[in-house]
Amino acid sequence: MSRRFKPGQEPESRFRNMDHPVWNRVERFVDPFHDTGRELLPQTAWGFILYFANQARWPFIVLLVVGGLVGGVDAALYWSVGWLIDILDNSSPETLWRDHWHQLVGLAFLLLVVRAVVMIGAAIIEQQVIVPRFYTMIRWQAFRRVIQQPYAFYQNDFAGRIATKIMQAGESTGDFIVTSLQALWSFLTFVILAGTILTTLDWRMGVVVATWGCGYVAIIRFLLPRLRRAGRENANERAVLNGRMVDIFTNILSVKLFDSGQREHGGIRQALTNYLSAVTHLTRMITTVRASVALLNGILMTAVGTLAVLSWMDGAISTGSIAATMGLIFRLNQMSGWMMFNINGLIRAYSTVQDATETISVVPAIRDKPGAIEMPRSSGHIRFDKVVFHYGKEHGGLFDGLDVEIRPGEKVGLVGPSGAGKSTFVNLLLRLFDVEGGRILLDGHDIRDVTQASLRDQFGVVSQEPSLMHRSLRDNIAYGRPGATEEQVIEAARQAHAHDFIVGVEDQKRRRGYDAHVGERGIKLSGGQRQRVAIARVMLKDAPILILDEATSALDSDIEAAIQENLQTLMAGKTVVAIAHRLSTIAAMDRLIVMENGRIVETGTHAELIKKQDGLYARLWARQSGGFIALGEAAE
Ligand SMILES: Nc1ncnc2c1ncn2[C@@H]1O[C@H](COP(=O)(O)OP(=O)(O)OP(=O)(O)O)[C@@H](O)[C@H]1O
Repeated sequence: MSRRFKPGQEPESRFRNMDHPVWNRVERFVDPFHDTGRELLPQTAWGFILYFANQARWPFIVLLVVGGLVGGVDAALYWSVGWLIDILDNSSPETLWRDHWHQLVGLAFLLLVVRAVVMIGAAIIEQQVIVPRFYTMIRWQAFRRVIQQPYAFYQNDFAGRIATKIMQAGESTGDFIVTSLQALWSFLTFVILAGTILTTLDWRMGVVVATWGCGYVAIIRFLLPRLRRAGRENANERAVLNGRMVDIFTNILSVKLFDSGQREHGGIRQALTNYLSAVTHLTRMITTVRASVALLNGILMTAVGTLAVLSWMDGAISTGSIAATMGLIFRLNQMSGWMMFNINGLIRAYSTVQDATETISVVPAIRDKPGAIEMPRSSGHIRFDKVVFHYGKEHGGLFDGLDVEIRPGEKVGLVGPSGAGKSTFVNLLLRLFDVEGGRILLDGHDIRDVTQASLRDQFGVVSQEPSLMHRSLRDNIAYGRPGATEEQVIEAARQAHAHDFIVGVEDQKRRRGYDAHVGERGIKLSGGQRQRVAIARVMLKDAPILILDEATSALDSDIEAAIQENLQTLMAGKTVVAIAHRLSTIAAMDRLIVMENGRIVETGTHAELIKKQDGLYARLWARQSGGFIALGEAAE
């Protein structure tokens, strides 16, 4: 797991001080930020549920005991109604208290104390321990696994969908365990006790209850797999619908510019229709189950009622026993209906956990090797050794045995038409994807032999469209160096020519300057401002290798010229890989590598390449400089 997190450090709540001597005592049983450190979470729903239940063993054992007691107390209360009727029948007001005071006190104790303790115990475990802390523990552990997934994982899924899965995993795992231990278990205890009481009154009633039990189990066993499938379909369609909406709202500008409003309606309508079918399928199954239980319970109540009256007519049972029998049976009827609701909830929770594990418990395609070393600060010596990479495709390869060497401190420009493989080159170097053949060496280390975190510590990257986080400008810049001082942040912003505009920024909540928040992905800043903040962040990081992917493309010429000066300072002594379509920005590099369709077609300095009149670079240069820079002037 991440080397920077120290387990057991519970951050302070921003919400309010939650310290309270009594609540704290019961709530401390589960540490919400506990983590086992296991690399991969279980991939089946059962495995996942048991894995987490085991981490909060004690509260669940208490809940198991409490759940059993709830069923026991319930059965005892209904049984005591019959008992009370019988002793009232056989006593006079004068002798009642004298002969039965201890039993009456016992009944009052059951009602007043035992029942209350059991109910309060169940509420505390569920509401104080499971809901807040157990849910949080699962979400925390799930988040830590998901964030380790490589870049490609996020390219293949919706961000909103991934976040939803993490939230649901906590809630559904907790709900599944609580419902099993509380509702299902207390129901089973009640059924067993009620069956035993009725059997002792008349064995035939025991047979009826046992037959009813078989019918109930058969309904569940027959319909359970179907309900489970329907529940899963439902969760999937719901996630797709949610993901589609998040995708639309995330790309709202494209939607506004390209769609008059109707096209997205079509997609959402389709997703809603699919979701509706899934919900309808599920609700039909639920209605079938409820109808079956209603019929079965009708038979149970009629049969047991008839047997009880017949036994009474034979003088085998008392009036009180009839009252207890009917009470228990009516309660059983009521509970079994309520149980269907809970079983439905259990199935839904199970399906949701299963669905969530398919996102959360995926084996990361890129992992640190066991024993991967921490890369020390690099000298910046990069080597691509016969690198093969096709984005997993069998045909239409990109790199097929690419050999490149970049010496420490060398400043290299990557040039080539769109789709040549420049960004892919950089992505492989950063190990956002793993090579499919050959190897990439950094200071002689295969980059797969060092930890990903220590590898990426070596790079400062400014990309074409830097995305900022919806945090303060200070936090965004300091992201380059955790723990940076205010002075260091401001100095970096000055060097990136960002300070002057930052002091004038104010957000909707009236936070100003470095405290102002920048909106999701930095949307409230202009492209050039965003790029300057990203450059400040990299200046602060001060990594030994710089990757500049169209780093100054969004800047106007004045700002660009000013920043170029500071970039020179930043680049001093560092290895630099710069990608630019505007060739003028990289013409001064030590060496240019010209790529086309994943192959290196030319390499040399600007002056050398420009001389090859029929070369790709010379042609690209001529085309660009034709517009605004005279060929001769630039070639100097
Ligand atoms: N995630 C991906 N999955 C599959 N193919 C990809 C992926 N990213 C890029 N490609 C393909 O790889 C090839 C090289 O793309 P790359 O982005 O490296 O080119 P580039 O030279 O950086 O282009 P540009 O100058 O337009 O940014 C292209 O054909 C592209 O379609």
